[in-house]
Amino acid sequence: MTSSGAEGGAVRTPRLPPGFRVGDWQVDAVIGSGGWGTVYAAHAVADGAVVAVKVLPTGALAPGQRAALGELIAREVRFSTEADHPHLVRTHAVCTVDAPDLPELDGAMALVMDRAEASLRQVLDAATTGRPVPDAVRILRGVAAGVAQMHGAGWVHGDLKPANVLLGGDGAVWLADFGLATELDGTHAYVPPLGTLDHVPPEWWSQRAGTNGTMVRPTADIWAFGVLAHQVLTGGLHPFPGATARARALASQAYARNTAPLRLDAGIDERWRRLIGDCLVPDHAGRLRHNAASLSDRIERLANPRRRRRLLPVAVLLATVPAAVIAGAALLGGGEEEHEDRGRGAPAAVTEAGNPVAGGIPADSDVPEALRPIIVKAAQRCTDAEVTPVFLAAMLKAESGFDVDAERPASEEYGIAMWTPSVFGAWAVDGDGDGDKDYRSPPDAIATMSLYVCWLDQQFKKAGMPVEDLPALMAAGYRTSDRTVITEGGVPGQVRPHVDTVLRHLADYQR
Ligand SMILES: Nc1ncnc2c1ncn2[C@@H]1O[C@H](COP(=O)(O)OP(=O)(O)OP(=O)(O)O)[C@@H](O)[C@H]1O
Repeated sequence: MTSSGAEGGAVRTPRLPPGFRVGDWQVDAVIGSGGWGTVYAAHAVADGAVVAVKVLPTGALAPGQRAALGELIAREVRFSTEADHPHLVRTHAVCTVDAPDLPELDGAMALVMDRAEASLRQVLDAATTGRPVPDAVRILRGVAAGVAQMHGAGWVHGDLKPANVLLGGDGAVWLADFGLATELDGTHAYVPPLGTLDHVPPEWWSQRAGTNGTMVRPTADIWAFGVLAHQVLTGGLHPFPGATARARALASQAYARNTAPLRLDAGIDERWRRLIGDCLVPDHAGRLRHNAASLSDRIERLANPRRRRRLLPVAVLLATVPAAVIAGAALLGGGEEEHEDRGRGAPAAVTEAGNPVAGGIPADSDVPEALRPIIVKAAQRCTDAEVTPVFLAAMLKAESGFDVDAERPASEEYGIAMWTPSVFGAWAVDGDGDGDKDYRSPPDAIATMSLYVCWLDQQFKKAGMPVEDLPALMAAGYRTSDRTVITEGGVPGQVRPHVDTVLRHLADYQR
């Protein structure tokens, strides 16, 4: 949760005993407590899957606090269930604690989440001052990608800070604590005037809260990212001097008034200093020149300076490898065949509610019955009109002939959507909600395909490519890359036969 609870009157949280059952989960040890409640390590009773359970008691709160907590939980749950992205922590379920013998906890809300090993705050606390924390660049890539996803989906985090960045055991980097996350209404959103002093932009101090609260714009997250990046690259040093958060805030305001220069730590690499400086442009309007997607892209290039030279020949050589192979490898940052494309744009907007699905799958088509609801649900993840069930069906037929066991080991493509495992890992969506993401599972593979072609679709639209060509361009992009398609100004010759096959199937399903 946020520091808001502490500021609004900390709750002395009673504890659930180890072994206590909350819904389908059993709590173990306490991980830590925040302003509003306590986080427990826990596991699923059915299969032992590890999770974290955040228990938020409401009983001891004054009515006003209870309403505020209810609002924060509603935001957190709404965002967390709508978002589905490798860099945003997921809330799997919300339960009510049933504990008649523990009156203070009876009726508390419990959020069941992915479990992290540590927060970035803990890592910074243990870091050597003046040196980057271990895996600094990977952490910053993950944070930037998470913020880009949020902004692309029309949300502002509003409380980005090291305590709200969680690190998983397998190298996962998740943004957490969406209590302040608010949906954008036009260009800004309103959240209660809470936030965290060390990471709020200078303009925050001069804003007057209306009845809706304080205006928060995506550029506030950009500022916060600049502060956080400086901390990560220096083992915790804040970019503005001062022994207390208030002193540092005053220093940031002096800088914004142009009465003090920005003095970033001299030990930070020049390119990173420029990036942090861009995040810390003193006014909202100036900061607008940079957005989370473009920063994320710059970070990808900083992390992989040799990518640009290596990729294109590889992309051409691997014309039969889905674009996702290349693009996703770039996101993961580990492969030789890394690519500059991924991370440039905000990932596709994803919503469970989604737009009405355009175009039904004809009852007499060859799309297997069992796959139809899965395909329809996957298409709903994309808010862009071009990603329809019939388009996904045509793609799947061309990729694998609907064969869930399809494989081309030579090019490392497997399953119904022909995902390359390492790439799938970067984009993966848990399509069936079973707690894991498996490229051989049709719901996971198809949901992930939908997310990826949705992102391609958005890149082609941004590049001003003809709307009527978008299905062909998405099919081409899936097999090459968005950059290749944009550079060629259309479908590259080497994937023309494949694209024609997709279009033929699409026409069949649309007849
Ligand atoms: N999903 C999670 N997995 C593992 N640890 C977590 C998880 N969520 C929170 N924690 C840890 O639990 C502790 C309490 O977290 P919580 O979000 O309740 O409060 P906070 O963010 O530390 O404080 P506040 O809400 O006052 O800002 C923190 O140490 C946090 O790192």
